[in-house]
Amino acid sequence: MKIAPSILSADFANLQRDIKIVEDAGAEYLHLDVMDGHFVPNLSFGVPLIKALRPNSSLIFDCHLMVSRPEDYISPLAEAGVQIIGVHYEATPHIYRMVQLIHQAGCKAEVVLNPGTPISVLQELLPVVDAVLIMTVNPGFGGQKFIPETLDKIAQLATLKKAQGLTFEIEVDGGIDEKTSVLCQARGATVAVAGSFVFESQSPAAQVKLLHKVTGE
Ligand SMILES: O=C(CO)[C@@H](O)[C@H](O)COP(=O)(O)O
Repeated sequence: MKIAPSILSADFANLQRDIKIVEDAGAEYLHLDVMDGHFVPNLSFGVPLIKALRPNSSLIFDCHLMVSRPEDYISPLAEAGVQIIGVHYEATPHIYRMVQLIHQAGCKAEVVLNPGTPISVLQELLPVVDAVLIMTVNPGFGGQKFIPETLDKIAQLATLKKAQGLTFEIEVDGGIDEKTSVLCQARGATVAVAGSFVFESQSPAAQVKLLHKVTGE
């Protein structure tokens, strides 16, 4: 699997150092959780911080928007150098338009589903998205326990992807460790986001390498 460390659990006083550690360890993406304190009951960071981090890393910047007005963030994030923008299905009545706006801004479009939202809502979107992010915890906080019922959703999505001959990434996010990553990969997930498992450890580099090892890359 591709590994996407989430800086939500990194040391905010030493972000540049922590990012370099996971980059040198072979991570493919850097996962950036933007929260507005409205769509989710937590605040994290916004575009200025992402813009400041961009020149110091070659990682693919993968931004997960947990905000109520995603349309306000798309152009600024693209201008800040983000390559993948994820918008929650639950955050907007205009998810198809969000995908179009993300593509118009020159980025890859990812649709994100909360644990309680069924895969069926993606039917019309699958041919146009570059990635689907299945939340394996409720969005808003790091360090939560993986919800095992989400495994069936990953398998359902992978079945649709195969049946339709599509190539979008299936990303999983929340409670990912050396065991849950393998369970998700077995159902068809291709990208693993990991926050506390990576950064709240003695060696974030070793944790990235372990996730790669157990998921066969
Ligand atoms: O989107 C989120 C939380 O809403 C995540 O990206 C977290 O940052 C994952 O944290 P862990 O569950 O891996 O600690």
